[in-house]
Amino acid sequence: MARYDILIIDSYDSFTFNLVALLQSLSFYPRITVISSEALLPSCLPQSILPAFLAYFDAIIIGPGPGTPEHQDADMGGIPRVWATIEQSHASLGIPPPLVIGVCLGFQWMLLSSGHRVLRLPKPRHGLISILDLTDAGKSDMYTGLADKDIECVRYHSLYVAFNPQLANDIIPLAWTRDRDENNNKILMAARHRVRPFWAVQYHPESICSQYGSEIFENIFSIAESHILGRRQFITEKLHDGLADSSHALQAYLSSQSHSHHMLNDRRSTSITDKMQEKKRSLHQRTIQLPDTLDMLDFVPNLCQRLFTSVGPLTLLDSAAAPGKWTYIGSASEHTRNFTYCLPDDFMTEITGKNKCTKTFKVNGIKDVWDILAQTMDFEIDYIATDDSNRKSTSDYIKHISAKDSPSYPSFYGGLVGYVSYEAGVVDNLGIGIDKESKASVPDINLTLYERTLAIDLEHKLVFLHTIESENSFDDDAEWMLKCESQISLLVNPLSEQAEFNHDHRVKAKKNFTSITQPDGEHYRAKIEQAQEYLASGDSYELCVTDQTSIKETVSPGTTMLSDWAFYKHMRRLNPAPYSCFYHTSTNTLIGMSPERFLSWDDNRQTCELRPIKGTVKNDRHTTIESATARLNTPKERAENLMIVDLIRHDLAQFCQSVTVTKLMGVEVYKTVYQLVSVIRGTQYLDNVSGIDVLRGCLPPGSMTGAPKRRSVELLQQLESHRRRGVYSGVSGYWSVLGYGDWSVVIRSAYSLLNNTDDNEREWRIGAGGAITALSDCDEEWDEMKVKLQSALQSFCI
Ligand SMILES: C=C(O[C@@H]1C=C(C(=O)O)C=C[C@H]1O)C(=O)O
Ligand SMILES: NC(=O)CC[C@H](N)C(=O)O
Repeated sequence: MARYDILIIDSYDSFTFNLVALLQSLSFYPRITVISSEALLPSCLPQSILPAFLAYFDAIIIGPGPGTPEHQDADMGGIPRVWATIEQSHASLGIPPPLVIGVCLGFQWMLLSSGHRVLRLPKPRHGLISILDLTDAGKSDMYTGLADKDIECVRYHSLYVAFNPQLANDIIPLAWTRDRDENNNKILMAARHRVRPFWAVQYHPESICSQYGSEIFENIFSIAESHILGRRQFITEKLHDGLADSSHALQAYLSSQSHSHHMLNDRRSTSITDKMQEKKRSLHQRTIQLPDTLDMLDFVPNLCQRLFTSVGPLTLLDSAAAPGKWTYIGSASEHTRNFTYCLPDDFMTEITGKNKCTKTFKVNGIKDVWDILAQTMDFEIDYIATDDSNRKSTSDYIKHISAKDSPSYPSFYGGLVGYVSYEAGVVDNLGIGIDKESKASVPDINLTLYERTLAIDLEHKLVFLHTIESENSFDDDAEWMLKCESQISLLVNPLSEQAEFNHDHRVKAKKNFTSITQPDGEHYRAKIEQAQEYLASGDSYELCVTDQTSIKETVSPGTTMLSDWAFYKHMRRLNPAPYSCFYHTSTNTLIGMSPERFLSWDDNRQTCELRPIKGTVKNDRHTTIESATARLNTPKERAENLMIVDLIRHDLAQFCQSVTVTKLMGVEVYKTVYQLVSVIRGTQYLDNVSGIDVLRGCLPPGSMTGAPKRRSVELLQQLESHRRRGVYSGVSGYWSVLGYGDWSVVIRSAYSLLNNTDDNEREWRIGAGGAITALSDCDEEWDEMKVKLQSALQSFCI
């Protein structure tokens, strides 16, 4: 087959890159361009060049999307215009139409255009699997070679085509659902035009749980091959001159900035990876073996206390429960730089060292903030000096630690640690504005550059001390290492008289919580009902609805660090989580107890991994792993998870050539809940991509939005009255030197707000929520939200 050029029209960021990945796997390696349906509107793509633009492509795929084909501008963007231009070019210039394949919304649009009606299904079907009932025509058409298969297909639709056989018979049904709806009707799942090269499917062949997607596309392209080649010849021979004028304009358009802005292919930011002013620094490492008998769960907080009093403020990323294996501590020095940014400010703030030397940077939006942060990481580690004063070049060290049989090594060696709010992702990545009136109650970006760190291997009971050498820091660093070593030896050596030294008296400060405002049941149920209306109208497939609890605390100025630390230890005991964390800055504190990894990466191997959790069952004394598995193994829970898996595959496919699902819906046990967890892995980064680009590009986390992401986030803003989620639903973690990163989703966590007014009172927030689908039950969802809320709120009853 020839090398085809395919245009994929994306409607509102809707699983499009899963279609791209599927098409790229086809035997004829098509060249693919993705454009958003909005970028096909006349304001972006002038009518004068549209025919030449369309002539450029052999095939056009009208992708899935939220909304209805009847809302032309709001939901379809420039698709009706493309359709009309194809018809006109055919009628007036005789240009044969390109191959057009409609998927879901595209299917509905094409059949609506043929006169069939589009109606609401009695019950939406989102993330649910059906088996296809192929027609005889289908068996010798796009389903050639699949006649004897029970083809499973994933459906994401609220609307359906009420196929009318009485209409002019230009549409040939190729597949129906095997099951019937409440009105005993089969639903049309695939069709083609009798004479034109138009095919369409109501289901999602690109979903991870749909079967034979590539066979079906291969079949369509093979049936349409002679048409495509004939059209190409017609365009080159007969119309070359006719289109020549507009071809120049098209070239100008293709190379223009505004165009590339609208092309989803180009939405990656690369400036962040540009090494602007490469500086060389070295990394110093020392390892300490702990005794076999040491209780690691106690060791970590005890060590933090000792370090805090001997070497100063710190940040803890704590694996307090399986499957976490590493705990990391960032230790602040005179030179440690903390960066904060609050949307929509036009400046960001840097605070350095204990003396809190403050600097501000003028920024024009959040992209500038990321660029400034990227510059702080703009140095190269040229060698690593290990215990025995051995020096290894960084590449040799990475080769060594990446070797299959090498014992485990940490991935955090220093770098940026902190959190990024939900709204930061919404504004930066989805281009959705936030209510300017609502002030940030917590910084939207809060990251600290740590150059002295500890990495604790909980399994092998090893501590790694790391310092990143900077000008003149060497002596101080050596002293810091010695202090850490001596504190560790005091802790692990119970005979030492110093071990008697007890810091607990300093950190037993009791909290004084004065009031709690929790979500209101009626209000929450009303939000679920409204969410289900959005699902029924086809505007979303899943919406992660959330609410916030506010707790007031009376504080004695100057003691918050100690009392927050004591509080963290209390929370950690009640609800140990693999992604626990403790951040304390002069403005606010985050105490995280998240079970959910968002994203980890290894730039050296060009791999990254996301682990969305979706599907929750309470872990109480009546529930066993068997009963929880049975309850999680239902179409409802699996659909919830599947939709997010497909969403994340779409997010990740914009950065990686290969995206695979290495675990689909495994059941994991946590202290208070059982969860359904999937693992999606991306390998072979696209050009200029590094882990931090993947992080930025995949925010906010799909498990906290629902699908498709962009429209769902807009709807959630309305449902949640434009109240900011803040750090809840955002991410916390690190961007490490040596090319690693690991970030969790901020859930089951509490954070204190920026304190502007009263020095004696401050407010804590805990967010909680859950994914709402068409199958959700209001009462069950309300209960599930309370279980999640309780996992953090229980600690406030001290
Ligand atoms: C929204 C929360 O959790 C999210 C929703 C889940 C669900 O709906 O099952 C599970 C994990 C998280 O992705 C929360 O904990 O507040
Ligand atoms: N996946 C889709 O394209 C959905 C189409 C339409 N919004 C529906 O819900 O039916």
